Order: sequence, then C-alpha cells, then structure tokens
Amino acid sequence: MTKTILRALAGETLPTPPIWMMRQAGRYLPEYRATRAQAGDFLSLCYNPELAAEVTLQPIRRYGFDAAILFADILLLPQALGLDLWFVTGEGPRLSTIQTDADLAALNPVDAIHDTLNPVYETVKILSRELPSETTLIGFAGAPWTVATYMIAGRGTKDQGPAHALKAENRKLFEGILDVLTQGTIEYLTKQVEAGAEVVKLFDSWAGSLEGDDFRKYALEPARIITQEMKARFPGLPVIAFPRQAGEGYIGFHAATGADCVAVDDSVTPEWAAQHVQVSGCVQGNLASSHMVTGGDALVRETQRVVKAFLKGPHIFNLGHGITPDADPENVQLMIDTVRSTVTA
Ligand SMILES: Cc1c2[nH]c(c1CCC(=O)O)Cc1[nH]c(c(CCC(=O)O)c1C)Cc1[nH]c(c(CCC(=O)O)c1C)Cc1[nH]c(c(C)c1CCC(=O)O)C2
Repeated sequence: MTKTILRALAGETLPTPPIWMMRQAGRYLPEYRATRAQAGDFLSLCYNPELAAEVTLQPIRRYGFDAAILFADILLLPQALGLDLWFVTGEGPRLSTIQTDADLAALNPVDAIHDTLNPVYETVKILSRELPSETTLIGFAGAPWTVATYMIAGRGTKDQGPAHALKAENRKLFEGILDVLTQGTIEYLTKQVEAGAEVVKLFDSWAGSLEGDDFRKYALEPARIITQEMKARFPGLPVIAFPRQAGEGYIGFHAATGADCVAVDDSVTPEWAAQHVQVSGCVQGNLASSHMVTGGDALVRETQRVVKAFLKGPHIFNLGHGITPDADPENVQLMIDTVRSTVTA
C-alpha cells in the first residue's frame, strides 16, 4: 500500500489526513536535547550522520508521524559554498556575509558543495534503511531568497532589510546570489533524492516580505526553476513549496511552480486556504504552533477546525510554522489523537 503522505501528494483525498510537524526533531523533546549534548553543538549534530539520523527517528518512535524530515539546516548550503557559519546560543545563526561582487566570485563552485554536505547524504541513506515502511522521508532545502537574506545580513533579521537594500542598490549582484543558490539547491536536493529522500520541500520562510513583481521574480520563479529541474531529473518526485506568509501570493502557487503541495502558515485561515489554495492541489498546514505550548480545549477545537476545513481535498496536517522549544510534548500527542479521531464523515 502506498504511503499516506505520497497518496495525499498525488492528489488523493483521505478520510484522515496524514500528519507530521515542522521541527518535529527539536529542543522541546528531552531525547533531542540529550543527543544534541552528546554531539556537542547543533552543527556537529547536523554533520554527524548517526546522531542526525537518531534525532530524525526520535519523533517517529514517540509519535508515529507519517513523515520524517531529514535533520539538517537550510544554512548548511551557504556554508558549503564557503561562508563561515556558527550559532550563538539564545540568538541564532551568524554567517560571514556577501556584500560585493568579489564576495560572490569567491564562493566555491556549485559542484564543490558535496565535499561539505556528504554527511547529510549519509544521514539520508541511514534513514531510508531505518525508517518504518509506512513513513515517508522528506528532504529539504531553503529557497534561494530566504537563504540569501541570511547570507547578505550575516544573521536573521526581522524585516530582511539588508537583502532588500542590496536588491535596490545592486540588483545584478543580488540576482547573481540567487542564481548561485538556485543551482546549488538543485544539486543539493539531487543528492538527497539519490540517497533516498522521497519528497523534497523548499522552505521560503521570508517569502512574505517580497511584494508584487519581487514576489514573482524572487519567490515564485526560483521555486519554479527548482521544481521543474527536480522533476526533469526525477520524474514523479513530489515537491512541497512553503512560501511562508505569502498571503494572496499562495493563490496560484501550485500551477505557477509545478509544486504538488503548497504549505500554508497560520496567518491565513484554513477556510480561506481551502477555498483559494486547496482548489489547485494538496495543501499542508496550518495549526498555529502556539497551541503546542498552551494546549487544552483550544488546541482540540482548532485542530478539529483545521481538519474539517480541508477535508474535501488533499491535505497533510502540519503546523503553520516550526514547533518551538517551550512546547509541551503531551500537547503534540493530543494534537495527533485529535487529528486521528476527528470524524470526517
Ligand atoms: C530560517 C530557517 C533556519 N532553518 C530552517 C529555516 C526555515 C524554516 C523556518 O522558518 O523555521 C529550516 C530547518 N531547521 C531545522 C530543520 C530540520 C527539519 C525539521 O525539523 O523541520 C529545518 C527544515 C533544524 C533546526 N535548526 C535550528 C534548530 C535549533 C537548534 C538547536 O538545537 O539549538 C533546529 C532543530 C537552528 C536554526 N536554524 C535557523 C535558525 C534561524 C535557527 C535558530 C533559531 C532556533 O534556535 O530555533 C535557520
């Protein structure tokens, strides 16, 4: 029998939506914190195939999610392209920045990324051997715009100001960075699929800060190029696109990019997304991750609301964004039980 996630991605409407959770391997789980301590730090964990596979499997063992997502980070690609990357505890990522043509020219050639990223492919290979037969393995990468915002600013920013500024001041350089990332992402995802990833997801966390023609050129177009090329290389490969906070930009995103599934965040209601996005294909989402902290009746009610809003079409249940470190693991179980017991007749 085909795996439930793959059935939903193929456009099938299932009586109960399959479920997984962004950041399901993360700090809210005591077993994750223990393995991360064993690895030393976050990046050492990402580059240790045995331990990265272990943390990927932890939420599958605990909850029986329908999909596992490779444990890695979207910022490993810029590191593989030659930027320095480190994480400041309590603050987040830091990178050496790209600000000039010379910085761009100094990046490693795209085919050299595998020297750094080989341990990630090794993690995928372990997972494709060790996952239960009903669990789908999702590979991923950051979308070019989102990854570029970190490379240009050297860190996470609230409004992606430095990347917008570079786009205004030196569009040629800005587009050059996006082009390198587009090609690098294709090569990175290709190796993940060759190693055993069954689905790939593109995380465009900052798509919502691109407006009008910029959204079309820098969120939609790179997603289209990557999706088309991946499908040319691997016919039938399902692709999930996540142009987070795209709002109206979610409308038509399936058709314009060729993605099989569009993941929606919780800044839109599930009823709106069913009406405007699910009409074009599978959707993934979109319970607010804050319910994993607060729990209770509101969690049950809102979970049922999401399930019911999407029940007339293909749907993969997920949060609207990643689960946060302060979440209670018991609330995750309550969400899963609620999804699986919501009567959809
Ligand atoms: C912007 C972004 C990043 N990483 C990612 C994004 C895009 C999606 C999003 O918007 O959440 C994506 C990501 N990061 C991680 C994954 C693995 C798969 C998954 O569990 O979903 C994925 C898909 C692990 C991680 N990536 C990170 C953690 C926490 C690291 C730790 O253990 O300290 C995990 C589990 C670290 C990370 N990595 C990044 C930031 C900003 C941070 C620090 C913020 C934080 O601490 O939560 C960059």
